Amino acid sequence: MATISSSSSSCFCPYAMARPTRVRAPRTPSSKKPIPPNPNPNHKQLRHRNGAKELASVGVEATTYTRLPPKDDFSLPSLLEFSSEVKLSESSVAVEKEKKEKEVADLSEEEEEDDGGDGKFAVFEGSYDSELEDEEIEGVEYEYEEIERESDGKVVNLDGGEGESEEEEEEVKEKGVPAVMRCFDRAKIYVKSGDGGNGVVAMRREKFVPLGGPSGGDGGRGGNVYIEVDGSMNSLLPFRNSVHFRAGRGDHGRGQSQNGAKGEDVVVKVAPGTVIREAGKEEVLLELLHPGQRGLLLPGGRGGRGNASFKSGANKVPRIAENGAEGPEMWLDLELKLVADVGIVGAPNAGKSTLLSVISAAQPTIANYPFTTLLPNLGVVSFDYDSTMVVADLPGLLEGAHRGFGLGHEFLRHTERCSVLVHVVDGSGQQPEFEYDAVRLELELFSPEIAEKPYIVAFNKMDLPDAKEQWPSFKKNLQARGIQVFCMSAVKGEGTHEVISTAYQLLRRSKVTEEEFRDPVDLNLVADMVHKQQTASINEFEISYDSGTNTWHVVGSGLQRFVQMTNWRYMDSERRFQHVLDACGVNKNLKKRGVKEGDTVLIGDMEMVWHDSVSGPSNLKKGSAETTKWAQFK
Ligand SMILES: Nc1nc2c(ncn2[C@@H]2O[C@H](COP(=O)(O)OP(=O)(O)OP(=O)(O)O)[C@@H](O)[C@H]2O)c(=O)[nH]1
Ligand SMILES: [Mg+2]
Repeated sequence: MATISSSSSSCFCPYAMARPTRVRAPRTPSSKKPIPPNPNPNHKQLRHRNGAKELASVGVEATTYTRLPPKDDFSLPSLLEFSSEVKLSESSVAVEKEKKEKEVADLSEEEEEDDGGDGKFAVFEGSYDSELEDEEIEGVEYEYEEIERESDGKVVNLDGGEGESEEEEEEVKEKGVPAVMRCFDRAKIYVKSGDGGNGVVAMRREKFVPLGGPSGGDGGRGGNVYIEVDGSMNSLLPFRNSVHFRAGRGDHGRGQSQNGAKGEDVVVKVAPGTVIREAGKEEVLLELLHPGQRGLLLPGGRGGRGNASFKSGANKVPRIAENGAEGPEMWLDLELKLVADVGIVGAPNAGKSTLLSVISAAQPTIANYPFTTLLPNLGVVSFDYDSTMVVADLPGLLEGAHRGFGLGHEFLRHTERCSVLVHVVDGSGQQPEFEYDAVRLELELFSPEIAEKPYIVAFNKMDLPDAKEQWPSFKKNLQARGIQVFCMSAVKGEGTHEVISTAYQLLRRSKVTEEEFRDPVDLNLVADMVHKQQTASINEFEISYDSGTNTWHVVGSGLQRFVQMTNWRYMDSERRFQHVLDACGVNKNLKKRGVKEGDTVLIGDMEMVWHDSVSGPSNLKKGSAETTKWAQFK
């Protein structure tokens, strides 16, 4: 019989286990760059909180501070100004456009002149006003970021190199977002279910019980990892501090046929609306919507069997026990898309938070400067006992939000779950129609699905003379396009009820259609996948040959699990191992493929050397693989 044995002869076991060694990567010096002075002459920071407070006190002069040019003026120069606070001036749009072109021309001239630098164009995307705790803000690091400019529809990197992809650009931009905002609705966690406990070899020794036989108990099963929807959570911020979730390992078996205890389970609690993917992959594994939902994410590893379990008629005193199976592990990407019925969208400073504060008990921060709201706010609107709806006030949307400018991109995904949108427009702004079109375009560009959602438009700040003046033309224009439009003064609470009850009616209509198409969700999907892998047959494997190193790779999850569970400390493990390799056809297949004396064979972590011996391994003193009967490997 052909056998495989390890090259090492010093240890009892003839198989040398090649364990992957962990090499700690040398620490590289911190990659954080010191913040250089901003070379961009156009750079403007968002106004500081204190400054904003001053503005807020001028309550009556409410206006939209963010420039929103007409729809067809979506060229780069305007994107470069995404963070600037520009009050819409009296000058016409044409004059504005001319100015922008001039600025860009100046910029390119400066770049050409600036031969000392590396020609990169940097935009400072840092400072922001926040209602978050001070310690959070102190921890925020701002970075300079390189951006690309588009010329003639082609992406050009200003350092003269190849144009980077849009994905990379977005990735770079995300670095500038403070951690607390990044972590609000996204998290990456590590989950690992418990390893199974090891089985043991033990013999029953008792007075008056001669030849008591094997009594080694089985190891306990490893703890499971569950995922549960916690209705009291509305963000993924808790995962900033706890990233690793490991279930307990099962206890080892003991003598006197005592089995080990099961490992402790772990429950990962997430907010309603969390979507789970395997890290770095697109495919959605789970979507958890309703509080109380609970699913098994990763099942614990099976406990190894003790020698009592291997006892059979042919082998009454087996000296063998298994290791516990390793619990599966995974990195998961969590993404939260708030479960709100109605989403309030609009340009910054339009009065979205004011509307939410009037229609619900929510108390969002309201102030007269753009980006007061940095994280979405939720409020519950109740009409009577059984008619309520959840309304989300989202951060303001800027032109270019779908590409990551401003904050819009960060939170636009929260509108995906909303059934109805209320689009608030600042009626006192210079160009409410342009503002409306620009925000609408952002929604359409971000996702056509969002654009198709039913929506109404609320023309706000009707208590101001400018808004009153512009309302008739705005209404006429939108109604001509078939859009349902209302006017209101959120501050005074006038017209808000009409807006919100219309949204509720739209919601009821859309809910009926949604429920018809709802698929049943399998919350144990991941566990089922893992279980399928764990119970893969040992006969399913693939063999590949690397001629450079004379190495044969035998790959199959059943075989790999078998190797991992084999406990080489026990005498009979080796014989059983040879028996299983023979029985499942690995040896036969290797011979068929032309394995030669001295070739290396790799199965999982195990590295072995092939010997063409006919009589079996030389260190097997008694019995042989053919004569010993083994319990079937499951
Ligand atoms: N006069 C008047 N001012 C209003 C009205 N609604 C809101 N405002 C003011 O407009 C400013 C902005 O209001 P917010 O509710 O913070 O606006 P927002 O859309 O949530 O702004 P961001 O969170 O920055 O996107 C505040 O000073 C409000 O007092 C209104 O109906 N009339
Ligand atoms: Mg707000």
